[in-house]
Order: sequence, then C-alpha cells, then structure tokens
Amino acid sequence: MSYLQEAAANRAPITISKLQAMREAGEKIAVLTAYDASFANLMDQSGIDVILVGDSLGNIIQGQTSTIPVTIEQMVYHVSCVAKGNQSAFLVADMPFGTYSTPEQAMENAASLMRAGAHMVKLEGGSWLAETVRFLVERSVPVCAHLGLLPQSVHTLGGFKVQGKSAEAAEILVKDAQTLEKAGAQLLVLEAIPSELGKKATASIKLPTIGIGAGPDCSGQVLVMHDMLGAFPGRSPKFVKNFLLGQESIEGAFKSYIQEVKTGKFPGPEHCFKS
Ligand SMILES: Nc1nc(=O)c2c([nH]1)NC[C@@H]1CN(c3ccc(C(=O)N[C@@H](CCC(=O)O)C(=O)O)cc3)CN21
Ligand SMILES: CC(C)C(=O)C(=O)O
Ligand SMILES: [Mg+2]
Repeated sequence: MSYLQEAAANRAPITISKLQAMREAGEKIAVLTAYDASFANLMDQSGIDVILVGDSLGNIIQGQTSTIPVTIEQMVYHVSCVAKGNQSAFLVADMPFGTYSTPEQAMENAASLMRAGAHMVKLEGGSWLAETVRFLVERSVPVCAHLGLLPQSVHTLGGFKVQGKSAEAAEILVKDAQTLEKAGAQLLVLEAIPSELGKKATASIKLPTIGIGAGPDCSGQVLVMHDMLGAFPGRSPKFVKNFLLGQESIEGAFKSYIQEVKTGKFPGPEHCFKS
C-alpha cells in the first residue's frame, strides 16, 4: 500500500513482531487467502491478521486440479492486486512450484514477490530447504515454511493425503520444523496432520504456527477464502467450514471466521485428523 493509504488506515499494520507477540500471549492468529484487491480489502477491514496469496489460485482462479501449473508471473500479478486492496494485514505470498530449487533462483523469484508488495514468502518443504531459507533471510526476505501435506508434491505423495501419521513421520516433521526455525523461518504453515502432531510441533518451536487441518493447538488457522464461503465447487477437505451459512454478507462470514479462530471455536473435532 502507499504511504497515504497507510496514514488513512484505521489499525496499525500487522508485522512479524506482532505475530510473534500474539503467539507468546496466546492470541490466535486468523489467516485467509485472497487473490484480488476487493476481497483483500474486505477481509482487511474485517480485521484479518494475515492475508496469504496462495498458489491455490491454480485451483481457485484457474480451475486447475493442482497448484503445479502456477507461474511466478501469475503470483506477482495477484500479489500486486491484493496489495492494492490491503491496508494493514501482514501479506504472505506463496512461491510456486519449481521457483525455489536453488537459493539463487529462490532469491530472484522472492524479490519479484516482495517488489509486488509481499511482506514474506512461503516455501513448501522440509530440512532440504534450510540452506535456501537462510539465504533468503540473510538477504532480508522473511520466510514462512510449510510442512505436512505439501500440495506441490501431490505427485510424489500420491494424492492429497494426511501426513505425519506414523511415529517416524511425526518425528521427521518435528525435526524439520526445528531445522527451518534455526535457518531463520519466522512463520510455519502445518497442513493436514493429526492434531496431536500439530500440538507437538508447535510446542517444539518458538515461531508462530498456522494450521490448516492441523488441529486447534497451532498459533493460528488458515483457510482458502472460496472454501470458507462455500464458493469452491466439488468436495471440500475435512478441515473446511462454511462461514457464510447463517451470515447475511461476506463481511459477516469473514468476521465470524476471525471470531471463531480467536475464541478457539474453530477448528472443532470434526475439522481435525487423528493419528
Ligand atoms: N480449494 C482449495 N482448498 C485447499 O485447501 C487447497 C487447494 N484448493 N489447493 C491446494 C491445496 C490442496 N489441498 C488439499 C486438497 C485436498 C485435501 C483432501 O481431500 N484431504 C482429505 C484427506 C485425504 C486422506 O488422507 O484420506 C480430506 O478428507 O480432507 C486436502 C488438502 C489444500 N489446498
Ligand atoms: C492452503 C494454504 C496454506 C496455501 O498454501 C494456499 O492457499 O496455496
Ligand atoms: Mg499454497
């Protein structure tokens, strides 16, 4: 956003320090995805803490069956749209498939997302990414890590399956979280893992964790906007709840989501996975 917009904003911009303080104070962090200026504006005005420009735009905007075809140019375009609509939320952008295979490649692509208005970039992967995370953070690009179900790895995983169910897989995930934190990651998305592991991973590190199908004990929650408005065709993952039901407007749905995340009402047991 511009300096003029910032001056007119009715709340202080959310920063990574604020998110860290929220974790320490036990205040849950509410996150939603957005892909355009209008919805970004509405969720910012509703009081969302973090907006994620997800590569889920491959599914949501483009009608693809995975996030794999999404390009860096498309991400840059949507980040610039969302940045125009947002005033105060912390803005995270996904790095798409194949754009962070080496530290140098990651830096070049992360820089284009930061120039478009992102405050942080998100990468999918475990310990193998530690060197890249350190490389980015040293060069002033804040990093959100992403563990558990990695949608960009759908073809190596053999489908969108719950992760970390065995004791071995759970142990690896906790170690990966600690390694990525040590490398400088300042936020961590945990996707589709048993609630018990979401709790254990969160307790094993100091940075805030944002869960999607990772149980109620993460520092915050994220949902894809179209999913939580009931606007995505087809069968929804178990962790999705329709927040538009019973509301009179989309703003009401955003506010209800934020309130249920803050009070711990969402996610309920029906949105969670067991080991
Ligand atoms: N609309 C949308 N919502 C998402 O949450 C999302 C996307 N798109 N695209 C990128 C990824 C793909 N995601 C997905 C997709 C499907 C499941 C799913 O069907 N999970 C099963 C569990 C399967 C199992 O292990 O048995 C479920 O019942 O929830 C989970 C995450 C999450 N992300
Ligand atoms: C579901 C969230 C975490 C994501 O990565 C996306 O929207 O692409
Ligand atoms: Mg993503």
